[in-house]
Amino acid sequence: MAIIEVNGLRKAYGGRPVVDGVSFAVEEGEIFGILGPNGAGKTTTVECVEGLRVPDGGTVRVAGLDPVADHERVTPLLGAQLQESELQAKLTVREALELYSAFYPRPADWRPLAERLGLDGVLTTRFGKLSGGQRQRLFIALALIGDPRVVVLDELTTGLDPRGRRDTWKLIEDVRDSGVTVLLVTHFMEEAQHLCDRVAVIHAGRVAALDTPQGLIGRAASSTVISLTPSRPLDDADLAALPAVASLERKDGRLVINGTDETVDAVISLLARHRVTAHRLRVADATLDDAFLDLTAVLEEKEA
Ligand SMILES: Nc1ncnc2c1ncn2[C@@H]1O[C@H](COP(=O)(O)OP(=O)(O)OP(=O)(O)O)[C@@H](O)[C@H]1O
Repeated sequence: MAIIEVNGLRKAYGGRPVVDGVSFAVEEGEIFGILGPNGAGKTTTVECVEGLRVPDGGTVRVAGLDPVADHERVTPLLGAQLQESELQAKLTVREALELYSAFYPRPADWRPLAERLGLDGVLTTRFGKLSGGQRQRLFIALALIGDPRVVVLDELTTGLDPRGRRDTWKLIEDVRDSGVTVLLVTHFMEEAQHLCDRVAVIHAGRVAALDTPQGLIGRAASSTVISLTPSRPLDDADLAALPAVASLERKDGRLVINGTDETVDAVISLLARHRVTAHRLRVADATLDDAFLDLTAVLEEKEA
């Protein structure tokens, strides 16, 4: 069942459309990612889902309710991550948890929540003194304090070190495993690839692609990266004849070919045919990063 439904959403600022007919549906219990370059309209889209912005056109439903017209009924269902500026530096973690509990008719008990998020050791610490990772954990706790069915997280791990980012991913997975649907805006492809069940790529206010991370990678022109150092140089004409090659680079005697599974088969037969040995042969799936760059390059080419 779709818990979030966005249909033909439109929003303009000063006559300039920034969200221009966005549609997607988020199933209950999934982690749904919204990706896109800077200024693509991601935050505006999720702010419409949160009822913080009034759409100019289209419809948004959260559990069947309109987040603007039914704001009071949607608020307890939807937890949103705060922006840093919304918490005072002098507030302690305990005070923040107590304060935000008071906003909801049926809040979750903040003590086990704080424990689950590893905040029990910093309850008396002021917000201004928390590390980046501790702040993010507090924001997740505050987003969950109303015991919501959906949580919206916008660039949650920006500014965290790799360890902090991975710890936060684990927390988000725990949140999903506890039955909460997660709508996640992110710039980090690795994060989307690791966490999201499905992603919508937004480009210039429209949904440019909507698929599983693996599906997006599979659709990219270069879904596989082959690298090898041949025992003797391969002929340019043979390399040019390889099928489905998206790019080919030579560096210090090493060949890096972006292509598909078909390219891999052809490279192997080429090597066999010419009795060339491949040293340090590596075949890797392309990443969501590669697929995203591919997709946005195609879109920008079309626009130009
Ligand atoms: N309140 C506003 N008034 C005018 N323009 C705005 C307003 N909010 C956002 N914009 C503009 O709308 C466009 C889309 O902004 P939005 O924040 O939705 O994009 P985004 O995809 O979240 O970008 P980013 O990745 O940089 O956060 C941008 O060009 C932004 O400058």
